[in-house]
Amino acid sequence: MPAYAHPGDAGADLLTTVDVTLAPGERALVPTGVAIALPLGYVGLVHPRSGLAARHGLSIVNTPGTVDAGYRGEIKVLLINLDPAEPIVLKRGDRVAQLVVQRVERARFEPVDALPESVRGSGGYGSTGGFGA
Ligand SMILES: O=c1ccn([C@H]2C[C@H](O)[C@@H](COP(=O)(O)OP(=O)(O)OP(=O)(O)O)O2)c(=O)[nH]1
Ligand SMILES: [Mg+2]
Repeated sequence: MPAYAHPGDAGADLLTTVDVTLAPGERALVPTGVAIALPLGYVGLVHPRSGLAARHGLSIVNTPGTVDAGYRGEIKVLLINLDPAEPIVLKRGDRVAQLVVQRVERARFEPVDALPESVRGSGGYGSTGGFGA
């Protein structure tokens, strides 16, 4: 079962049901053995775990993965080894990701001729500055 490690945790840890070894740069779609039925208006987001990321370079290709409320299949995690040199060895039962359940709005999209003005406008992609030059 997915489990919260502590009270107050946002993410419930997901376990791999298989042994898998990831070579540097390699990715694998890993089963978790979990299927859920979220109420409408909620989403499950599959996030990496920071400890595995920091220590081993383990991440998720499509982070955060989106689990739709209507999805009844098994939740899988698209793991990737971002370490340039070391393989990552995962065993069945290892906690490889975490599931964050959030409320989500459903938008209604409408074509318009113009958008309301804002302070930001169309600035993005570093328009407020960054570091260095
Ligand atoms: O990390 C993930 C991401 C997705 N899914 C499952 C649940 C989700 O509801 C479904 C579809 O995901 P998504 O919409 O991201 O994939 P897609 O490539 O758009 O596939 P589809 O055409 O089935 O929507 O796959 C997972 O199990 N793990
Ligand atoms: Mg989709």
